Amino acid sequence: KIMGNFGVVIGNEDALAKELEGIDMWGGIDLFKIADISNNRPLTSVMYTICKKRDMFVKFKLSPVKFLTYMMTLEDHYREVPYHNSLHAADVVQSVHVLLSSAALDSVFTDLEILSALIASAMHDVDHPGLSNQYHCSNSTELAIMYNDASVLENHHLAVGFKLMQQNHCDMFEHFTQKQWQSLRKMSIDMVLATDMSKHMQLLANLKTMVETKKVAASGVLMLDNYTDRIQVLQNMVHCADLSNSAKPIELYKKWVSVIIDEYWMQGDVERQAGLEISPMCDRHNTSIERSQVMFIDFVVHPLLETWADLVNPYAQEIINELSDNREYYASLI
Ligand SMILES: COc1ccc(/C=N/OC[C@H](O)CN2C[C@@H](C)O[C@@H](C)C2)cc1OC1CCCC1
Ligand SMILES: [Mg+2]
Ligand SMILES: [Zn+2]
Repeated sequence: KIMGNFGVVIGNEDALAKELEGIDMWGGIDLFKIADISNNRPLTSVMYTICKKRDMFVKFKLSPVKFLTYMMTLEDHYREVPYHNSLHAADVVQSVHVLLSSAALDSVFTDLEILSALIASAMHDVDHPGLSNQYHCSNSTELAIMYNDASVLENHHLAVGFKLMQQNHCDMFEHFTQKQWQSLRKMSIDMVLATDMSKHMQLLANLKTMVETKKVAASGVLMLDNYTDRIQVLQNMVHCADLSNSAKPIELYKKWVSVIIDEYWMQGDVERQAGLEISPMCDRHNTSIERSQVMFIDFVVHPLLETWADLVNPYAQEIINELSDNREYYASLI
């Protein structure tokens, strides 16, 4: 019964079908609408639809029921925070799905690498408390003590994401060989740990080196002949997807801006209440939303997506154009 067409039973499958038609296109779906029509199961319905399309159930003998039980359990463990909830996870899954289908990456990655990237994206922010790594480390919270101030949130997302797989009826990788399981686990861990923003500069430097030294086959596809290169492209892909809001159609981007600001301001309220120093961009009484978006695009998002576009050139030009238009929109409001 829970199979439905998109993994969730909602009664208005055709409305969901309509909304999911653009799932293969950059900015092709509106996650906010999908949350409404999927009975607040955007992550489960997007992940199920993409894995179905990529024939993952047949390729890896995944039980659809166990897959859906795991995905719904994972989705239930995303918190009701303004931004880092299951809507954002679904957005990153769909963005990775589109980046993976770039012509420059055609048949570059194995099915296991693709499944790992999708699973990593699905779990990459699970149980996010809406408070940053800096907050946890500055206040030696329980999580910071647990993970010794090292990628505190990202280690937690992975621990929760994999722990849930051991729950009853969630062992969807039951038919995996030990080798497949170890490989998926290592690649997912490497990808989620790379979403820690403090790793951004190192990741970007590696990507730039890869662009300068990239080997392209006669067919135009990238040649990646060792684990280090392969995982670096996958890590940067998930990182790009994680920071891709400002490169999406302006109406979607504006919605993401309003919810991330809500989350930052909530953190600022917590810090103000506790008499702590308020984190950058988290003071609701002293933040220029437009200015911080323009700065974030100029200093973080554009350098990253431009380098990604160089890597898969010319297959990401549309993303860069969207980003530039959106940057001008906010710059004009300052
Ligand atoms: C749509 O806008 C955005 C979409 C994604 C993101 C993602 N950021 O990832 C970073 C994490 O949040 C970690 N922290 C960063 C730190 C400086 O501060 C903490 C409160 C959080 C930020 C966006 O806008 C932001 C930056 C400029 C205005 C608010
Ligand atoms: Mg994160
Ligand atoms: Zn994220």
